[in-house]
Amino acid sequence: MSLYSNPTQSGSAAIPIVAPTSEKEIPKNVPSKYSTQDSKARTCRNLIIHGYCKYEGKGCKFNHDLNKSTSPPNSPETAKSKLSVNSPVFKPSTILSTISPEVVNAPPFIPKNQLNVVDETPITPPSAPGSPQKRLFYDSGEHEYDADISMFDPTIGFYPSQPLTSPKPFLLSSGGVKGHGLNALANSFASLVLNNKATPFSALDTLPDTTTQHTNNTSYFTNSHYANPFLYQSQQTLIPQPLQYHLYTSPLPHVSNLHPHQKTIHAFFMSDHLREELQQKNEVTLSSVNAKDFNLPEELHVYHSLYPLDLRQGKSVKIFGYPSFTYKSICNVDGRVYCLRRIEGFRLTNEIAMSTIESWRRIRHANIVSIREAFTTKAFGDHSLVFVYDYHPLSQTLFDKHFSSPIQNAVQIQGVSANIPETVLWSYIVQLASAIKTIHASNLAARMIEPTKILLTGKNRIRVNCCGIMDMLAFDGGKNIHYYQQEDLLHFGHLIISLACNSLTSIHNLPKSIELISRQYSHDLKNVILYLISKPTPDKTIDDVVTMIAPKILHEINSAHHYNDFLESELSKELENGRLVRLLCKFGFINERPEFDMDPSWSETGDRYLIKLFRDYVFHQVDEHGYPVVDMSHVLTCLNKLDTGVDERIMLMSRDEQSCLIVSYKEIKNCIDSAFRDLSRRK
Ligand SMILES: Nc1ncnc2c1ncn2[C@@H]1O[C@H](COP(=O)(O)OP(=O)(O)OP(=O)(O)O)[C@@H](O)[C@H]1O
Repeated sequence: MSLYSNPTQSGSAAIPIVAPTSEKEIPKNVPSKYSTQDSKARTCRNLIIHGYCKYEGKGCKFNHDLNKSTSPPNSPETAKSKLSVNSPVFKPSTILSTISPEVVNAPPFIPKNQLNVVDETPITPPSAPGSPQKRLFYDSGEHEYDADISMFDPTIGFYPSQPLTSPKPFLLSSGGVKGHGLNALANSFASLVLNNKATPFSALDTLPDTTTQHTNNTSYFTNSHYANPFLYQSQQTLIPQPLQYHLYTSPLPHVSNLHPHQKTIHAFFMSDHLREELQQKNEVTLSSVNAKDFNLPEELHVYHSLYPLDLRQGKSVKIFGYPSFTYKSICNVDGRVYCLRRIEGFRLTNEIAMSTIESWRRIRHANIVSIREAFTTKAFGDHSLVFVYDYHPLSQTLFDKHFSSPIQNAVQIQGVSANIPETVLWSYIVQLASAIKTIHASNLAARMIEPTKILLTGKNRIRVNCCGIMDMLAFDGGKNIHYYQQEDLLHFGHLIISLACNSLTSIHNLPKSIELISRQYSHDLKNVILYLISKPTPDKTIDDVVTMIAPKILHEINSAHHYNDFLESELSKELENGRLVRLLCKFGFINERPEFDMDPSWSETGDRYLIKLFRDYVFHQVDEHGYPVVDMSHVLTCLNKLDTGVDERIMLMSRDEQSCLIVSYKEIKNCIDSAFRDLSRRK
């Protein structure tokens, strides 16, 4: 006895198989193919899915008038017409009746936890014929989906609000299978037998979850009307709402083995990661608050739009001896954004102290936050001293980065080692040594080498912050500069120990900390630290440190150059885009200006007609089937050639295809330039 049979009376492209209750009850004259009348009675699925059918009036046999729909898609009548297979040997159980042959071979697609949910679902009797899930598989092969809806775009993802689409491969009787529905069905069952030789059909009673699973799976690919509520529930809990930045980032296309001459679209633009970072920095730079809400002055000297950067409660006076506050603000002289640091309650008694800022202003170093000016103010209702520094958006202090994260706390509590990699430590050492060397060479002292006053402004990129403040707050006319310089070296050493041991308290037990460092890091690193924390002597200088770390400096220079190369190449990509945007703007200005419609000198003949045809050539090409050609590389190639005005000739064709022109890019470029000049001259 064969497990399936070819119903000879059926010439159908796709034969639905639905639970015959018994051999005797097999309907005898059920047409396996919908008659034209049936088709007319059935509402077109394109209408249901998309709200319109592009084949309406062009041969689609289904009903397009919703009001006229005599039997709704799920009505028993409609369902009845689907019960069409004549299979005398097929005795499926009630559960089997809901299983499509494709179900058994369906690829596992569903997340585990969703399967769990499904597993726990009690076996339900088969849903009414024509229920959504069934219709999904048993749909007539006559009914073709639009090509565009059968594509699954992985970049879109599925969110409850989005209509889900239905790809052809999951439909037994989709266009590709049309005419082979029966064979496909038969093959499916054949493979079912092969794969489950020892499994009698009754054993399929134990497969309800497969059935449900599959219906759920395929729900991913069905339209939203037929979506399984289970899926949606778990979708809602599983898939987080997209981040705002998903608008700017896109995954790489699923393409491997590109030919050498092929490029992905990403190759033309700045990397997503860099773009997102810059985007975030811009966003932070432009953020603002209502000054009144934060009890801030509307204007402060030449600065306005104050925005508090330090929202931490409880101001520490440990560093400066006074509470300090940090604000982002905009300067109304140059329109730039600056960082203001206010020292609260400080009354400047010695005017000469202000002159120390001059020496600091002259220092320009990549690892020092530059100071612009300092002034006193009563705008906050007290005597405050304000220092103005360059603003570095999205910066973090070394304290925030390495000593305040929950991971770091957990590490401290559990005593687990989560060391900063040695390369990062060397990078910090080299940058700090470079900053301190410049400061000491200017006969100044940083007096600020501590984790909360070193900013991390990029990946491993640090800058000494708050320079010059202590020189004003504890003004001594530079008498103790050598002492402070020695202190800088000592604090430098302490900072590296804290970072290496992952603990700020490690400097209180130096022998143990050094032992730990010697176990975890190289000998060279330990030697530098030992030198930095050695007893101050007149011979102990930053120059010695620089000599000691010379090989690491070379490495740092190399890394910096590499990164510079990377940034430069990213920049060059956007440079091209800027050039092309200018060209596109010119196009936009010139083409189809309504106000010149009646103006013969601006008519769409001659030069301007050429431009219009070129626009069609670049953007509006269609393939042999009349489908739009959306080829970005064609656009970029054309625009680049146009911009450089190459001699290459192209053939432009009128829209009615009655005339064509052969012109060079150079000629088109001249036309565009002259048209744009004309436009600019017109008043
Ligand atoms: N020049 C700057 N540009 C951009 N952001 C800055 C600048 N200086 C400081 N910040 C930011 O302002 C915030 C507060 O800085 P601050 O120096 O007050 O740190 P803190 O850890 O709060 O120290 P304290 O306890 O002394 O107040 C930090 O998150 C820091 O990233």
